[in-house]
Amino acid sequence: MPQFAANLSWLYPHLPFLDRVAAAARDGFRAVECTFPYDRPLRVLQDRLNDVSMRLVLMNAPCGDWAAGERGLAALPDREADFRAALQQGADWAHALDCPRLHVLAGCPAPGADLATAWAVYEERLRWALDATQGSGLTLMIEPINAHDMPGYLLSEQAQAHAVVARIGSDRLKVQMDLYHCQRTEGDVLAQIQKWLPTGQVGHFQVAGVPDRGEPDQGELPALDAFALIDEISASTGWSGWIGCEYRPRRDPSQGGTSAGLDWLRPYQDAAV
Ligand SMILES: O=C(O)C(=O)CO
Repeated sequence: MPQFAANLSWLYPHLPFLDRVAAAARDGFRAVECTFPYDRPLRVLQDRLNDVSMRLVLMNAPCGDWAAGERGLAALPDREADFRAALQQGADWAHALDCPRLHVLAGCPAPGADLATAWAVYEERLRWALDATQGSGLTLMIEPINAHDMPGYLLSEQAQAHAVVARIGSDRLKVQMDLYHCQRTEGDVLAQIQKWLPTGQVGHFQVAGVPDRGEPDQGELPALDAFALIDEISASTGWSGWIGCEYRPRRDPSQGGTSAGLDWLRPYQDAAV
């Protein structure tokens, strides 16, 4: 049965970030993920997770200056020291929070930048990051992101990410397959799952409806079929990762907010009990 994690950076937007852990627990989630927790007190986040026995299954390493448009540093040639510091901070937080997966964002090369250089730098930095986290048990994740939401982001196609993972050849480097980004960029998401999940290179899924990035049960993404396919392939391959709910709830608090939009999740939760 697919296992779902609530993305605390997207769900429960009307609540303060730290209060979203308990809200996810009340909705029956046993795992969460988040993007950038770094401006909250680490100890408080640890306590909030522990209070409700919640697992943190994925987080992002710092990605540079978000407000200035940065979306990761790994492929930016002139940001080596900043990349290393960001990776180290992410790894330290992941360790403290017992989080097994750290997403390392590639970044958006400057307009006109030499993309061959960006790809080479990206792979070199990922190799460095794997060495730097050797022995930590941490799996590093790379995620193709669609160009509508993140124009100029280096990595947009599943095949590109899988080629990087195959070339580097570490079982601690995996693809974060966001079905929303995949459907928006490449379409035919069921065929994409069928193609890539059996490779053993997918470490995590995320989901949202297409194209509005709302609850996954509405829109053009065949989410329920995708979950069934992930379940079927997991049964034959032993894959046992998580599907992160990284979407923008359509209902505001007066309409029940995030919780009221979780009807699609109930059958999976009931089956897991
Ligand atoms: O935008 C996304 O989909 C991400 O997961 C970035 O962290």
